[in-house]
Amino acid sequence: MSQYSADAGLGSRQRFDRRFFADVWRLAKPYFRESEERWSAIGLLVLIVVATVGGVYINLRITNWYNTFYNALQTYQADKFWPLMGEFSILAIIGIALSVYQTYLTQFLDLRWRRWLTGTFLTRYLNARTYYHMEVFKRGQDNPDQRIADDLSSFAQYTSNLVSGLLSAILNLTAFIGLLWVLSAKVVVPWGGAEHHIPGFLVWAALIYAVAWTWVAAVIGNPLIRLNYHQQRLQADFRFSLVRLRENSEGVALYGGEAKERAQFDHRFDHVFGNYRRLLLMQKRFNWFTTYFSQFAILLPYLVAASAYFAKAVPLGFLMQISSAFGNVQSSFAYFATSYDSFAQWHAVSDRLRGFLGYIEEVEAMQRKESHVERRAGDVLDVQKLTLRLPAGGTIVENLDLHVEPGERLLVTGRSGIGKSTLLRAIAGIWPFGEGSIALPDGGRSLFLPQKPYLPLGSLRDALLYPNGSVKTSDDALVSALERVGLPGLVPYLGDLQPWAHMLSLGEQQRVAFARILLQQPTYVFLDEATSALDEPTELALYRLLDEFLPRTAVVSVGHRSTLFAFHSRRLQLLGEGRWTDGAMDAEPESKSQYAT
Ligand SMILES: Nc1ncnc2c1ncn2[C@@H]1O[C@H](COP(=O)(O)OP(=O)(O)OP(=O)(O)O)[C@@H](O)[C@H]1O
Repeated sequence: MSQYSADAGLGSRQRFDRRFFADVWRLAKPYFRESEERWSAIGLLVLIVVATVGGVYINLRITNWYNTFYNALQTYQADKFWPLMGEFSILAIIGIALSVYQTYLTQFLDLRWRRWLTGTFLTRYLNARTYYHMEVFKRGQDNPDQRIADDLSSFAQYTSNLVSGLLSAILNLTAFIGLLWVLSAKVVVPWGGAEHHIPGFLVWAALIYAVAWTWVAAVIGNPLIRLNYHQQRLQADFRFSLVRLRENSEGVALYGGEAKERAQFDHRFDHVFGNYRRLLLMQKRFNWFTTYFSQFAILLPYLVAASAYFAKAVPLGFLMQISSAFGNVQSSFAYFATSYDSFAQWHAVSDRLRGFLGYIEEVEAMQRKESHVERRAGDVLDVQKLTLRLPAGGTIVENLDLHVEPGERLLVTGRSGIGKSTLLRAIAGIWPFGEGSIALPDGGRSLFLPQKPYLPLGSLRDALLYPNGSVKTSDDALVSALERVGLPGLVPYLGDLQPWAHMLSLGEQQRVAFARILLQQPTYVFLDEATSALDEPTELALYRLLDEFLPRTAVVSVGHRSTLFAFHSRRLQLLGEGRWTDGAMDAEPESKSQYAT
């Protein structure tokens, strides 16, 4: 059962409800409670709290300074002017230093928290091939890359900013509420021709005002959560379409598909623009109200205290002090309303992460539910009673028994789309739909080469050693591998960082992948049409390299070409509807399935 809602933000209510805070707490807690950085994180938090408390204390001192300063001005006490100027300067210098450090330490904490969150999310994303199964199960979560690259950073920033803002608000409130309560005693409320004393009148006024403001902000600002959520998604969709063009630039250029691509970009950008426009309009509406509320709040204390001042019951300094204390209490009460815009963005970002985590959990649950293929430890490939299915139904193989010794050469054949690659996926442990058991040497002793080789970002050296090659492999070994697969021309570029997947032809990429076999010397190698882009003599030459240098390596190939037959001594033929035959290459096929005729 998923702890997070996979469609949070879309299907769920966009409210600051208990479910939301519970999910955010689950997201935030592990860093401060369980991570190896927790003590340094808590240390930073303590420093931030100290800086915040110091800032509030300075604020309180400045409010009292107002009282003394304006009273001195009103009573023309020139001798107090310079000492008061000096006092203010010192308070301002300390206040500025505390504020700068509070901001810096908060940002530093954000950065470290983001690093930890990114590492944790990447682990879950890569673990048990969840990234791959997200695509296979096709439940369509948009842009996982953006959630990891951007949303985690925003989450750390918004959370720490909002929490530190809340802390300041609470401390401010604590510091000023008593002062405002005391000051309220000197304010009378004219009502029905008489003057009334209401205990803590200004505190109540600030509270009622802030509640009204918060209510209006929540009602008007609520759509901001949904619009921010969509804005992040649409922005990521647009960026993804541009990245796809870059990845497939040659295909698009050869097809001359620029107009179609442009239409696609325009279409996606229209969505970005339209949503952003709605967001701007909503923000404008929101700003109308919040600006009115915040401006009127400045007048409120003067309005209530003016009659006492003009009646000369209180001095000017009192009026200034009351306005400062009222402003502090009122803005603390109204913290949620004044920061609603940031809260809305925080909600949207958190929803994207809750949704992502919920989806990861769903995929993990599906992996457990769908896959009943037992993985056994072993030194040889041994498949027992393996049945593989397609997600939409349909059986690829049924009750397959397959035992391949090191040094054997097995060719898997069958018509296109029958499930040959899927069988290799299952042996590799990435196809989740099926049951049975598979033993395969692990720890880099098995290497799978797909039809389209994957070349990682980095140098040609990195590409040759991907994924299990030793970093200590000598240049001589790399050079000799390149020469053996017929790529001596690439030797001078071994250390170059180039987009190799774009620069090399498909056949050259397949040869680079083949060189990996020579360098990494696995016990089992699986070639899924891994030489399909090569001419037949080159293909033959590469297969001969395996005989010459890796005679003890078992080779399991998938391919359609008859030239491959000569190299393999055994053949597994997939016949459809779960049927299969296994025998010597030249023997008459014999169906082993219970459905065989
Ligand atoms: N991720 C997936 N989700 C759903 N169906 C899939 C997925 N991957 C493969 N299939 C389906 O599984 C079936 C077998 O695909 P597979 O790639 O194993 O065939 P193949 O025999 O290797 O084909 P070819 O010889 O053309 O490469 C196909 O019908 C394909 O559409």
